[in-house]
Amino acid sequence: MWRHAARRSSAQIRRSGVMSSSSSPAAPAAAAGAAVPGPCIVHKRGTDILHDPWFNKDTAFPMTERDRLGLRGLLPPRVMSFEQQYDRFSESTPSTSPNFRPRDHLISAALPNVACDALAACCVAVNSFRSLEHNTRGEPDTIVALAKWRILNRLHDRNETLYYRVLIDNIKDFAPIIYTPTVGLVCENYSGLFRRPRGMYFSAKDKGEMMSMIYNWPAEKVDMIVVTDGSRILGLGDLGVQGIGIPIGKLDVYVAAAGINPQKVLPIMLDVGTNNTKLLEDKLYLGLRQPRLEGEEYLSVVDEFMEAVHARWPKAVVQFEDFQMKWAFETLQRYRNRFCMFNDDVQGTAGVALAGLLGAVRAQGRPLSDFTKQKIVVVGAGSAGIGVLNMAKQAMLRMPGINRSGEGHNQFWVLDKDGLITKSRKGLDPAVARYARGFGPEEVQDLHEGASLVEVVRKLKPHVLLGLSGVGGIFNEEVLKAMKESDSPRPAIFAMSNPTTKAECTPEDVFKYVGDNAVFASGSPFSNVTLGNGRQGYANQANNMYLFPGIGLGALLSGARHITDGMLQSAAECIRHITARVGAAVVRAAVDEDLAEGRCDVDARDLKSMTEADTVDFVARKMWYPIYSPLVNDK
Ligand SMILES: NC(=O)c1ccc[n+]([C@@H]2O[C@H](COP(=O)([O-])OP(=O)(O)OC[C@H]3O[C@@H](n4cnc5c(N)ncnc54)[C@H](O)[C@@H]3O)[C@@H](O)[C@H]2O)c1
Ligand SMILES: O=C(O)C[C@H](O)C(=O)O
Ligand SMILES: [Mg+2]
Repeated sequence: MWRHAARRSSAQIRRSGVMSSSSSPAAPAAAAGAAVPGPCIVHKRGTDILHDPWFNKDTAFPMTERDRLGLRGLLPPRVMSFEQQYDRFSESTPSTSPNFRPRDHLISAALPNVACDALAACCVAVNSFRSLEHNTRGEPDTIVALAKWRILNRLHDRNETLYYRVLIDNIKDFAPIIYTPTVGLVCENYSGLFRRPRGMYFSAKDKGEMMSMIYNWPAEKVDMIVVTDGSRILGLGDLGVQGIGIPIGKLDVYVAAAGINPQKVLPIMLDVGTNNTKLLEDKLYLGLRQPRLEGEEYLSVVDEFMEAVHARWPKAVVQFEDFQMKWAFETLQRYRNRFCMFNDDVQGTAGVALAGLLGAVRAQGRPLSDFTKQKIVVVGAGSAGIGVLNMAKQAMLRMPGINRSGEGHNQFWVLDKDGLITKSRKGLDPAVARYARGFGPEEVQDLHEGASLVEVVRKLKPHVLLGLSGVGGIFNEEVLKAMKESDSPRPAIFAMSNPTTKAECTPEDVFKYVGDNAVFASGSPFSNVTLGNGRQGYANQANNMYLFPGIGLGALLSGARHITDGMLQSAAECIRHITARVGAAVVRAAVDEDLAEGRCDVDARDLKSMTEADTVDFVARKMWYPIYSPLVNDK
């Protein structure tokens, strides 16, 4: 499902492989719009090329390029093929003895969250994944995962083409490394792991400078930006500047799954301080050592940043990621009609969860219209939980037989850290208050303000239990046994919190306590469970990574002025695990809403005249695929 539906023609690839000479070694080079006349496509020479991860082909530079780009003598003489390099990365035999455990004191000091002994395994000198797996046998999973991340990260820093090919071809194995859950561990340890910069950092100290700073980015064109302020990184809380790992991981998924050209993506950290005292006291911490800005001071930093981005790249799509709830909603309201932006935690998550909720209706063998009769318990009333509720409510209101005003139709029971939310709760955020339960005649379940989760599940017998609480293990044995009594023949349990340690339950516990007929999905990946009767209990993954690449791709290729609920809804409803199709659906929605202005060689009229199949084809053709492009012209 991750492989691209189509690959680009060699002519297209050649065109997009044209580089400007302005990129820095640590950052992908800029892409120029058209072929540069003259003997060489790339303007760099010698070691500047070898140190640029976008141009670098390592040992695969052909002799003509070595001659004409001043590379002769700077590389070993043998010219290897891309395939040989690929095999060398993934397959070569162990070069170290299994007992080889070089201690790297520098790194062990830098990783407060990882036990020292186990740390040595991260530092095993390996030249491939196979040898790493061999050398780290028996080590804890987190240590092996971190070691794999380090190998992949080194390749990312050196040779992006090879990195993305390896990633695309092995996405099932590597997504948990570059993305959730390992990226959480990486963020927790980022200041220690930091070697080379990636992306951009705008801090509270940069006020008044951002408009000029944005021009420090070497690429002429940026299409996709993922930005965080580090205030709510997965379920790990405030990680300050170390949260940059999340935008990097999300954009890797954009390149791998949506075929966005890696030269045109930009991960960004907005460092407005941190309230994490442990980090403030950490001598290695790389961010501003000050408490988070609040109120107008905070907003003025984000405003200036958004203006700067828009001034340089007016067509770029900006994805907000892992902002704490109050800022997630505030910034979404503030910018959604001015810029082409969306909040992935609020809006991307909602689409994936809605797909899961509708899937749970289908699993019961009922028609989709029965969605309106499902009793749904949502645990967690934060940015993700409320985003899911809003989209699920909209979907219910579109179902036949439902009063469009939504009056009197509330199939949701929502809990936060203080238990069941009812109308008697004081000081509720208005976004949450919409879902507070009343005590009118429709409330037959005899529940009360602050009722505990197990009490709610026992009395209500819900069809669905959905967790977005960030509290690991909260769906405990008692809660799951109560779900066994659900009114649904296929009780659905969605443990959507990340990373793995924060999942509300495991699939093992679900199939053990709820039964083999349960439907399970989680935010972080788990393995399927053998049920003992020759059957498998499926551990499905419900993560916004199945949706955000398509949302971004569709918004980008349609040239939409902004991203509407209608576009997000159509993305959610056609989730078929094929990003090209999701992207095409967003393009069509943008056209239908008269918001598509087109881009590059495709204008609004062209988009309008495309059939659905044409649109899928168009999106697929625009997807980047990693192969080495020639760096010099044939003649
Ligand atoms: N699977 C996905 O695609 C996906 C997407 C977005 C967020 N998430 C995960 O969802 C979690 C929450 O994200 P968020 O942005 O909504 O966070 P948030 O901080 O905005 O909200 C957390 C909510 O959980 C509630 N909560 C805390 N302790 C609780 C308890 N003991 N019982 C019941 N509720 C409790 C809080 O009161 C709050 O309402 C995180 O772990 C995040 O990684 C997953
Ligand atoms: O990052 C993820 O894996 C999903 C989601 O955006 C989250 O914040 O947990
Ligand atoms: Mg997120």
